[in-house]
Amino acid sequence: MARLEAPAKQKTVPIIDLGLPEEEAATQIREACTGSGFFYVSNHGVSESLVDDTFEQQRELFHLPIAEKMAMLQNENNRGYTPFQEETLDPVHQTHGDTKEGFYFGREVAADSPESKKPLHGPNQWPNPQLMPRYREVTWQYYEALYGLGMRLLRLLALSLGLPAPYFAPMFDRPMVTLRPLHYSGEVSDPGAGVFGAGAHTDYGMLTILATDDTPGLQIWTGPDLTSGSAPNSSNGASGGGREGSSAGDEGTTVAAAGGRWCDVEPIPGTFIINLGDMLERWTNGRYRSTLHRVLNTTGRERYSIAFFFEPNFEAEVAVLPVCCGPDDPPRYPPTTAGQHLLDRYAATHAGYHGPVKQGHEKQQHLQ
Ligand SMILES: O=C(O)CCC(=O)C(=O)O
Ligand SMILES: [Fe+2]
Repeated sequence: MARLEAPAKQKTVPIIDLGLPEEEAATQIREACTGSGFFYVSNHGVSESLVDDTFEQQRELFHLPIAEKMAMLQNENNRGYTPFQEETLDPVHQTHGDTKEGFYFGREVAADSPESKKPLHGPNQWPNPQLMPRYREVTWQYYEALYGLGMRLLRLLALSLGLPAPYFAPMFDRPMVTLRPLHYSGEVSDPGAGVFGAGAHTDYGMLTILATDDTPGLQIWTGPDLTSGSAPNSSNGASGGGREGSSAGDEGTTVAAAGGRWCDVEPIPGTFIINLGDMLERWTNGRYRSTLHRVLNTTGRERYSIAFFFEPNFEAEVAVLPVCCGPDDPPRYPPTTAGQHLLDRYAATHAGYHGPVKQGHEKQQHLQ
């Protein structure tokens, strides 16, 4: 894929060159994290051929017969297949579930290991190797490459907060990493009628590294912070049940009555899209933003993306960082753990996820 320059309209979502010296990249990251909460990274070191190969494998995976996919249905460890409409990210505005299907893969944890007793940990459900001989190898290579990128981003995030570069690393030595290939159907979204590719939501965790194909659809809310329940569901926000117009209005943005805008985040070949989740917002006492975003199908084309959710160890304590609070700005969130935070969020949005039922962990309690 050819590398492109950023179009002028991408200013709210800057492209950060990871070839820059760390301090310089960290300064830009700080601006992005206190601004729109989204940025692209270029020069990230993940080879384009690996990205292309991985997308090809995901396309084949989604084209397996439905019986093969249903045999891998999402399990209690949050690994496996989620069918079309299984997930409703914005129940207030959606009349049916997201027009997408997906798979969850996580860090491979052997079934007989003590770690597999923890919620959200266990072996992956891989497709039948006779049907997809290269799937596991290619996807795992991609997973490892993105893990490396995630660790680099953690260094930059720490620096951007005035912390030592390795600050977060010890909390990511047994991370809860989730690779989530997604496939959006060709159904055109109709926000007025409650039909979305993915309903408006914020991501739950720390950091998301997103790769998309060349079909647009992702939009971010740039305006006053809103919960998904209060975000306008149409492009102009004033029409109520009116049909969505083109989402690619002037400057790639659509105006909403609530004083904000839905802004397109266009695919830029050779980059990843990075965004921050609720856990980092919590950790930074709201200084870094977990931004509301959604996916609209405006083209009638199918779309593929791969989200990589990079979350700390299950037991990692998520308490407001001392550098992000002070006498005039006390912590706004009580401490929690990374695992508990994620369990709470999954249970709220997945019809098919009923939480952990592992022995000793029946009650979604904090674990030590
Ligand atoms: O597919 C996309 O572009 C975004 C997906 C997303 O926001 C998510 O999976 O959390
Ligand atoms: Fe998301």
